[in-house]
Amino acid sequence: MKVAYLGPIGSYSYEAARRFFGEEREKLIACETIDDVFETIEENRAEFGVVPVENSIEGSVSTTLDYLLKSQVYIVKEIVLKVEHYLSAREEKKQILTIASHPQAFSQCHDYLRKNFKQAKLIQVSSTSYAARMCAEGEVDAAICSSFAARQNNLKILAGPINHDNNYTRFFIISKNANFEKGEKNKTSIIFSTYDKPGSLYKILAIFNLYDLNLTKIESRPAKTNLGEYVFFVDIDGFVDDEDVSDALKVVQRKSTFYKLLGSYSVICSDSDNKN
Ligand SMILES: O=C(O)C(=O)C[C@]1(C(=O)O)C=C[C@@H](O)C=C1
Repeated sequence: MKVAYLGPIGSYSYEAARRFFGEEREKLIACETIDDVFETIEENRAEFGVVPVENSIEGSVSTTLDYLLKSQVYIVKEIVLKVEHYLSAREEKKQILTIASHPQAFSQCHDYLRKNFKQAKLIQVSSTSYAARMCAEGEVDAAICSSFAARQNNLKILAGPINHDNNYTRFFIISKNANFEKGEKNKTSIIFSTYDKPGSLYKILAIFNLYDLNLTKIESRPAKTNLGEYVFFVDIDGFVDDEDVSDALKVVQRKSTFYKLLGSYSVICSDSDNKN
């Protein structure tokens, strides 16, 4: 069994993959981008993929949402990780003029960077662990990454955690097979669009209300058809086989202009950071 993730080793996606699928490194395929993770699954080079989808500070990872819309993969599990970022460098005393990291990580450390490194050049790269590698190779003065990635690349930790408090990222495990497994805490994710008429969205939301279903997230994204046309990503509490969920979704599907079931999955929360 192969599992694709946003690499290299030491990214938070790696940590999520490792926690769920175990340490065995031959099993894990490091990809350069989130798009590559999806493609690896689509082309049957891996059975599962691990992608970040939402962060408690910075919000959704739009690449993941957009790929879920266009791709034929399903969400089969959610993992929530506490994310703690560290400012790391090869040497302790060197002046820091350039810092590399993932754009999400920069945003999650926005206040710290404004306060301490207003003049530094922030270099956005594909993952935090890639930033750590770049720093180790002397391409930048510092990286923002996990303590694990810093250690993997023999970097010294200069400060941290430097992120905003309560920094959690949701990851999805995705697969081509709609093998939905019920756990203790379950969610179901769909995408729908509706008519460009007064009350259309309200009428769909009324269906969830009627069946007493709790929406844990709703977000609109451009439908990528015409300006002003949107799709709605909705997560609800409950498993797709639950009577109320299944009945509600049938009605939602009938009343939508577009409908897609993204998956039904259990949620695993992992509170500790990636220090090991
Ligand atoms: O760069 C990484 O380490 C990733 O796994 C990506 C990612 C993201 O895209 O949100 C994952 C978790 C953190 O929120 C920061 C970055």
